[in-house]
Amino acid sequence: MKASLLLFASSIGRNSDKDAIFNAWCSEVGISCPGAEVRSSSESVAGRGVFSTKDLSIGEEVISIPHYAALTQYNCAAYFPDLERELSSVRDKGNTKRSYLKRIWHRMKRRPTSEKSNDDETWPAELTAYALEAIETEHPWSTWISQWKRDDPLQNLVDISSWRNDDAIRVAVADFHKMAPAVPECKIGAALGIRLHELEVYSSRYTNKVPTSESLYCTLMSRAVGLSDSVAAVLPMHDMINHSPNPNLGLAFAEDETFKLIALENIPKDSELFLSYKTVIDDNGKWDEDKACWLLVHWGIPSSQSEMSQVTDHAFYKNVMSLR
Ligand SMILES: C[S@@+](CC[C@H](N)C(=O)[O-])C[C@H]1O[C@@H](n2cnc3c(N)ncnc32)[C@H](O)[C@@H]1O
Repeated sequence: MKASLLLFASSIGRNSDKDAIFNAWCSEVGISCPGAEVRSSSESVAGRGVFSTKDLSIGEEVISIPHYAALTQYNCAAYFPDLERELSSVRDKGNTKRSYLKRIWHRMKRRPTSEKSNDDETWPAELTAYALEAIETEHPWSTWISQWKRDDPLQNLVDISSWRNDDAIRVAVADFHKMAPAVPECKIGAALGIRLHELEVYSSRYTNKVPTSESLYCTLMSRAVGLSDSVAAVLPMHDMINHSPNPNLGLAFAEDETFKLIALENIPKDSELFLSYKTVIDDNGKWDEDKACWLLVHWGIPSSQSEMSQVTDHAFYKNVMSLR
């Protein structure tokens, strides 16, 4: 008993060291957060999150992240030009194959072939390759990326390398269902199937051509934010903020090329700060099973109908707005 208490105490010590390193790193790279910090704490909904370090007022800018610190394909291409060349050759090969299929598809749909669609998304694989390269080359981002973590049935499935094993997949579906019993197992199975198919495509297209890791790919997906239809980013510090159906922060992109997290309400000191990753409410204000299923499988976050009673107008707040 004494030994396990000591072990627990020392792991808290180690985590707070890690938090201190990360908070100091943010300030070194120009991320400004005078009223917020990362904390590993049992008070956080996920064991680690971002907390206010002073009383914050509605409309206050809580965190400001310069554009150059964001992990985007655009920034990475400038920081890692050799890898960008390798990635673009994989991209070109993929496009040739797909453009043939795409031409048929567009002809069937009577759409112009130039119309963009989401199946062109390369960002998860490319950002994963850049994140691995950053660690390998000890780029300043490595301090941040080495702290990424995710703990849920999908990540466990991938990490124990059994994501192609039917029995392990069934266990993951059952584990997800235990987390959110209101979401039917068949829907969880379908959503997980889509994720695993993406992983299969990623693995076959990129392995042995550029740095790959199925584990990091999954973790990265749960930390990224969509900036437009086909552009996504992982933003340091923003990616440490947990989800709530009642967010107290909103993300904005300002004219000075910084991402800003703005307080949506007055927030007392030492409160956990939250964003809404995804609303689980449909257009009629009802809890939506399909959306809840995606929140569960994509981020490992459960939700239920009872959440509806807590939801404020903030839940409908657009994740990215432009500040004028
Ligand atoms: C963008 S990260 C947030 C930071 C993360 N807690 C960390 O320590 O790195 C997203 C992951 O955090 C966890 N998470 C976020 N919000 C959560 C919530 N409300 N309940 C449970 N887990 C949550 C999930 O594992 C999710 O995939």
